[in-house]
Amino acid sequence: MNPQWNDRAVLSGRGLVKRYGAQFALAGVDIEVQPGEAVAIVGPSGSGKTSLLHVLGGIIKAEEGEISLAGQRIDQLSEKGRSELRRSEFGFVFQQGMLVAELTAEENVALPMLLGGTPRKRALEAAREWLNRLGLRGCEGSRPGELSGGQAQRVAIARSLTHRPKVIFADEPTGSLDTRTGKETMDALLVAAADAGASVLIVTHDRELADSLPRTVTIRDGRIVSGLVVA
Ligand SMILES: Nc1ncnc2c1ncn2[C@@H]1O[C@H](COP(=O)(O)OP(=O)(O)OP(=O)(O)O)[C@@H](O)[C@H]1O
Repeated sequence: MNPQWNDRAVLSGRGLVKRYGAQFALAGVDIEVQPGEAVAIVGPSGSGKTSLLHVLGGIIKAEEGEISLAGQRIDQLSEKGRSELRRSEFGFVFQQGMLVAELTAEENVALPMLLGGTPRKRALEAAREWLNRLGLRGCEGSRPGELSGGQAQRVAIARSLTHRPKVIFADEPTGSLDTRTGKETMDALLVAAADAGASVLIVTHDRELADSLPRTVTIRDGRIVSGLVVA
C-alpha cells in the first residue's frame, strides 16, 4: 500500500482517470472518505460527478488510478468481484429509486440480503425493521406504484442500508422530490446512514443541501477543485 495513504480512510481514490473517447470524465482525481463521513459532491453539469461515484462504487472501471476500501485495493477486481463488492460493502441510492415494481416495499428492501444468501424470513424481518426506522411502518406491503415519491426514496434508502454497507453512494437522491420532501428524505438518509455507521457520498445540484453537510467536494472538468481535505 502507498505509505502516503491515510490508514483511517474507509475509501480512497488516487489518480483516477476515466475517459469516454477523447473526453476526460475524470482527469486525475484524488479523494479520501473517512468512516461515517457524509460528503457532498457538487459541480457543473458534465463535470464528472456521476463518473466519480460510479468509479468509486465499482459500477464502472477507471482507466488509471487506485481505489482502496478499508486499506484493501479494489480497483483490480474482476467484474464478478466488483459485483460482489457492490452487493456486500456498498449501498446505492439513485435519483429514481429504481425499485422493482412487482415487489412490495419489504421485498424490495430485502432483495440485496436475499441475493446475498440471507434466509427469506430473516431478510424480511430486517427489511421491516429498516422500513420502520425510516418512518414507513404500514407501507411494508405496498408496491412502488402505491407509494409517494418521498416514500419510494425512503424504501430505496432502507434497501441501500440493510446489509450494513461501509459506504452509501447517492446520485441526486432528492432530485425528483419537492424541496420539503427532499430535505426530509435527505435527513432520513443521513440519520439512517449514521445509525448504520456508513459513510455517504452524495452527488447533488442542490447548494443548500450540500452546504448542510460537513464537507463539500467541488469537481470541475474532471478534477477536484475544492474540498479535498477533511475539515
Ligand atoms: N456513457 C458515456 N458515454 C460517453 N460520454 C459520457 C458517458 N458518461 C459520461 N460521459 C461524459 O463524461 C463527462 C462527465 O459526465 P458525468 O455524467 O460524470 O458528469 P456529471 O457531473 O455527473 O453531470 P450531470 O450533473 O449532468 O449529471 C461528460 O462530458 C459526459 O458527457
